[in-house]
Amino acid sequence: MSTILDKICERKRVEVADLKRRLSQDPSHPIHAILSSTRPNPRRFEAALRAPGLSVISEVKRKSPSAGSIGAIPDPLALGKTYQDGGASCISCLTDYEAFGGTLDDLLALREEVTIPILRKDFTVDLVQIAEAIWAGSSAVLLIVAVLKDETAWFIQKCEELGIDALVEVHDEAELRIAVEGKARIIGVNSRNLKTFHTDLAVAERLAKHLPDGIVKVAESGIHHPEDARRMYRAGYDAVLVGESLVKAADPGVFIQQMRGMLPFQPRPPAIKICGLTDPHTAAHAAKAGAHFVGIVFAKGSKRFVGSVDRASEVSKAAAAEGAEAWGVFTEQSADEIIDIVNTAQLKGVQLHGDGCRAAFAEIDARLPPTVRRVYVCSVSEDGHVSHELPPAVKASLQKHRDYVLYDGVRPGAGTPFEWELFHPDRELPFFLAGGLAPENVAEALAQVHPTGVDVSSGVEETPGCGRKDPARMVSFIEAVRTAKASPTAVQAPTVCANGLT
Ligand SMILES: O=C(O)c1ccccc1N[C@@H]1O[C@H](COP(=O)(O)O)[C@@H](O)[C@H]1O
Repeated sequence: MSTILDKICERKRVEVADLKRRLSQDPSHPIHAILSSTRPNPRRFEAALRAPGLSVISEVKRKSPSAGSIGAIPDPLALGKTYQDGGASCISCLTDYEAFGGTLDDLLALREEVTIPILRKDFTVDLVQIAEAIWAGSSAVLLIVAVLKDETAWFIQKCEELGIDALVEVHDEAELRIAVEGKARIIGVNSRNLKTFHTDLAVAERLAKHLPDGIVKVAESGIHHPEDARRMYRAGYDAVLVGESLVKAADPGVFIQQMRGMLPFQPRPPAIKICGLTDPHTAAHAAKAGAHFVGIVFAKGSKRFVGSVDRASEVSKAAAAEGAEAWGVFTEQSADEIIDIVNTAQLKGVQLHGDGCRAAFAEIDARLPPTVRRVYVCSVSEDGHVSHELPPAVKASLQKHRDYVLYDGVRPGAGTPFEWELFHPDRELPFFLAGGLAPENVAEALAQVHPTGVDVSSGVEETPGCGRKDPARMVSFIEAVRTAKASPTAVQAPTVCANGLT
């Protein structure tokens, strides 16, 4: 039975025959000269992907067989410029009309003003398409091993001779071998199976281990959230190729920078914070188990007081090494002290408890680096009544893609829950629920409150309030959150899809 890929390739061969017929009637067309000469490859596409950090190939795509309609894109150049200004390394331009709604005119329009390298994304089945891509101004073409099979090496060689980069796409180990043996310099692992359209980032993770050093590694498909892009970076990829999510993003620039790790983003809900970590080993354990955030307490009277800024730096470093962010939990420190601690200990967030810190919010906010999360604590009495509400000026300053409100009991760190049923949080901002959470009750809390994140301290200690975290309870808590039933009314964490948020 023929697959969608087979059908697309059959159609491509018809389109190619038509192109060749048109070219035969136009002997002075520059494509003839391109085909009959060789030129050095400037390797602009490859160089852009080799830049330090994660590169982003941003795609201009109107529709796809798997996603259906994605976006009208009336002005592909405007979108291309938005990508470029937002920090994209390269642009991928679909030129297949039937299945993806793209045309060569899109590429020609992009070439007018976009200066970053452009990939012509199409189903290459013939050399003439590569020559056409060069003529249209692209720096790279896509070669899909599932399409070209044993001819892949020949096409790679031809790209070398014609002077254009080739992104050689694979989906499994056998295709990867063909690409490597064919001397591909840039390999894209497509996490989407082009025959079934099933997408799984685990494919890219698995194949990353077999990608030889020196080859540029690109992860393609299935990047819906900055978290996915960071996952690919951790797996060893130099670049991600992102289409649908970027076309749909209200602010593609924010999304690109979040994927590149230049702007903070919020994890998929429910986010997990474990608070009161005082040693690097336990912080690393919490992060490895899946905590997104760890809290370092700077309240001198607390059993979880970290003791010194040096110690806080060690905890923060250990958490970061395992992919978690460390926040400072402050009660009465001045803005000067907080800024100093944040910079020294490389903290990624400040959690402002206590009247002194909350009153200084405006000054702290003005002086903190823009990448540091502001977490404003609202207190809730045992009957679920919000006793310290979010001041309107604070609400106006908090940024949805970066900051949180945190609802906690009136005695922070006491391990006492409040009445969740009677509690009415402000749902316009992403918020954490804290206060007496534990592995045993967190699923219930999630079901009743639907927070963006949960925060625990006493509930994962050897005995509540002792100040020493129990590694097994931390793991149980994270498991309980992950396996809690998703509720249709749950507050969605702002993702990056509408002004960087939804
Ligand atoms: O944990 C503390 O000692 C502490 C001290 C000062 C401010 C905040 C503190 N902890 C916060 O308490 C909640 C959760 O605590 P629990 O699970 O109810 O024990 C959390 O927000 C911590 O940040």
